[in-house]
Amino acid sequence: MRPAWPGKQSVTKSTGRFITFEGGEGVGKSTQIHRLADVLRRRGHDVLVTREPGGSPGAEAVRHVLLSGAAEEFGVRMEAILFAAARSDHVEEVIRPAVDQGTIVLCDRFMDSSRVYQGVTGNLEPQFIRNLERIAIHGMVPDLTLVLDLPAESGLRRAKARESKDATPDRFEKEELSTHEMRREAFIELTQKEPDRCKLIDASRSQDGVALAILSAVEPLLQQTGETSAPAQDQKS
Ligand SMILES: Nc1ncnc2c1ncn2[C@@H]1O[C@H](COP(=O)(O)OP(=O)(O)OP(=O)(O)O)[C@@H](O)[C@H]1O
Ligand SMILES: Cc1cn([C@H]2C[C@H](O)[C@@H](COP(=O)(O)O)O2)c(=O)[nH]c1=O
Repeated sequence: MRPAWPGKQSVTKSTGRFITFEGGEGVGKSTQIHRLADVLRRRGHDVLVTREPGGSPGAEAVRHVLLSGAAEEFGVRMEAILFAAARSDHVEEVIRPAVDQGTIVLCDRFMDSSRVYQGVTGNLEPQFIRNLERIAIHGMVPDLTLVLDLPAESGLRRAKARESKDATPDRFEKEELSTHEMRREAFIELTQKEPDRCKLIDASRSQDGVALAILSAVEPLLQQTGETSAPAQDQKS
């Protein structure tokens, strides 16, 4: 875990790692998280796969409220606060304890989704988003954030093909293509602003190609603890 404000608070020493996956709808986050988890487990790591909103019993309850659209009528600020409440519970109940025990935590979406969905396309003031983020993550900044990048139209097509015929798009999926494109741009901008933490991954390639790019981005983080790199056969899962 990185310190949220270097120099302003003490750094907790831990052998665990916290890696988040971000990006628009259907870019392949969930597919790639499970592939990376398999590779890391084969190398002997303890790995926990989790997601947001959700990941703890309390946060999963809030997930339903958010994705069903039940909170939409109360406005974007209300939704942002609910995402933050769910995040706080998830961090304190699941993520921090696991990282402290030496686990590699892989999380499908985290604080950057709030910056983009509620901040940029929800038009909430940056200071409001920053304040919520500070309270929710309480210093639990990801060591690495992999931003999977794909034209919004392709991602939505993939997501649609994945779902059953009768499934209806959730609260956020149902929005305009232009909104999804704006989110894509916002994620790209975010990686440019925080290049040490965030790596942009071209998600238009085959699943194997994306998995290899992700592994290359993750390896330096593992090597920081002196761990060995993968044998060649590990790179396909
Ligand atoms: N590189 C790829 N090329 C083509 N199809 C892919 C690729 N990666 C994933 N898919 C397929 O696209 C669909 C969406 O992938 P996935 O569920 O992993 O995306 P996601 O980013 O987690 O989606 P969401 O944001 O909706 O949760 C799945 O059917 C998956 O099999
Ligand atoms: C964490 C988080 C998520 N969202 C949105 C983004 C997606 O549309 C959904 C989650 O669905 P998924 O299929 O599990 O990716 O929630 C958001 O708007 N703000 C957030 O902080």
